[in-house]
Order: sequence, then C-alpha cells, then structure tokens
Amino acid sequence: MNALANRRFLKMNGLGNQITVLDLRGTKHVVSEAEARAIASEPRARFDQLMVLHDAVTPGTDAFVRIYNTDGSEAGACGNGTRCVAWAMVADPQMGDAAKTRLALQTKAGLLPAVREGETLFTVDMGVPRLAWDQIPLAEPFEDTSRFELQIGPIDSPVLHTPCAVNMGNPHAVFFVEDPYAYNLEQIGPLLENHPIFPDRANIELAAVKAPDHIVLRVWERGAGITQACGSGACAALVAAVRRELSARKATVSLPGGDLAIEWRESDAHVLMTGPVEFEWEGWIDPALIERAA
Ligand SMILES: N[C@@H](CCC[C@H](N)C(=O)O)C(=O)O
Repeated sequence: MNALANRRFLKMNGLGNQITVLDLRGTKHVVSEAEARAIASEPRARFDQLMVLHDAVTPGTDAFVRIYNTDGSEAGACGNGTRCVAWAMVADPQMGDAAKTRLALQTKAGLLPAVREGETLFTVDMGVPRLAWDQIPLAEPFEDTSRFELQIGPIDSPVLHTPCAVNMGNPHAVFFVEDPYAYNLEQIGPLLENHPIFPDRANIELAAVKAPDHIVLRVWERGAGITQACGSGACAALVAAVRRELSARKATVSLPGGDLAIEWRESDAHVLMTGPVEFEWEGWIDPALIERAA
C-alpha cells in the first residue's frame, strides 16, 4: 500500500498562502510530481505549497522538509510554509511537542531555524541571501551585479524592467514599481516566470517602497501562480530594496494576505521573517487519488 493512502494532513495558511503539511516521518516514501499534483487537485488538501516532513538527516535538526508547488515542482525554500510546519511540530496534538519553542528544519536549500514567538506567531531565519546567478553570499560588501536588463512589453500593464535577482534558497526577480496593483499579474506572471533569462524559472515580485520601513508587495509564484503572500518573496523584496538603497534593513512588507516583519540582520547578513500562521482543518488522503496518480 502506498504510504500516502489515508495519511493525515493539516490544511493551514500563512497570511493566506495556502499550505498543506504532510508528515511522512518513519516512511521512505518520496512524494512524486504526479502525487503532489493529485493532492493539489483535491479541494480539502489544495495548496500553493505542500510541506512534506521526512526523518531528520542531520544530527541536531528536527526534520527534513520537501516543498512542492501546485504544479508538482519542488522548491528549496518556503517562508510561510516553514512557519506552518513549525506550528505543527509544536502545537498539533498528534505531531507536536509542546515543550519545544525552537526548531531546526532542513530543506534542499539548507537549514531554516524557527522560533515560536507567540501562540501562532513564528520567526524563521531564512539564511543569507545570494546573488541569483553566481551564488555569492552577501555577507560581505558586494558589487551589485544582480541588475540585468529585462523588458517585457505591455499587454495591458505598464512596462517592467531591470529586476533585482535575489536567491533566498529559491529564485526571485524583484521589480520596483509605483503601484504593484496597476499590473495585470495574472497575464504577465507566467511570461516572466518562464522568461528564458531565468534558467530555473523564477518567482516574480512587484514591489513598491512606500517608506524606508514599508514595502507593498504582490507575488507571482513559480509553480503556483498568484498567492496571497510569499515569505521568501517578502525577504527577497527587502534585500533588493536595501541593495538599491531604497529601504532600511528592517521593514514591514504588506502582501494581499497581510503583513510580514522582515529584517536583513547587519551582523551576519541573515534574513529574519516574522509572521502568523492559521490552522484550518485536518484531512486524510484519499487512496483513490493516489492510485490515479500512479
Ligand atoms: N510561498 C513560499 C515560496 C514558495 C516557493 C516558490 N513557489 C518556488 O518555487 O520557489 C514562501 O512563503 O516563501
């Protein structure tokens, strides 16, 4: 029998970013692209990201987490999803250990330590951002080679150009604009995500710096489309704004689903993301769904 059949899942969200948490610890099963897509098609399990827990592979860590987008592709990082996993691992009656306030979660992109700040409030250390193309850590002063020319003609949106490329464990292209809501993101999102300039596709951010400590952001997510919030996108937007000397190192990032507090810490160049999570319901994976995906 497939390990996914009748497996319990938690439906959650982080500021409206739809997250499903699935605990596969104790099994060797790795969710396939087709299985992820099948789970995403089930209304009660529907997700922007599926966060799958596996047994820890590194001593001192609490779990290894695989992250899937709606289209079945895998991502290296997911800020909102990591907060949801952290909540599940401390507060869920079946999965959680209420004694814990700190967790070390490992993903394909590295370690994401999370700290419980309140009942449903978590801070995740999203690590050191890297230049998208050559993977140089940004802990030291750098030459900003992340600017590149990209001009996408208007469909019925103002022209976008010169994004800032930031890798937060996943690739982001941040475009600074006057008003992110003036763009038809549904139309331009897929064109930009799949633009040949992005070798691994990209998450697309439209950001407006309203004040040195306030950024308004909309995101088209790679493999998922428009979402209500994107944690790594909010981090990328702040890093890009600091690099362009548009904002302070600490700011509130306002997304359609709500606000995240983001800090690009000066001492070690780590990016910290603080925000809430919401538990919605639990469910069990229909074996027929998984059979159809096989
Ligand atoms: N929603 C996430 C980011 C999800 C990953 C992304 N779609 C990708 O493929 O890189 C977040 O909160 O960070």
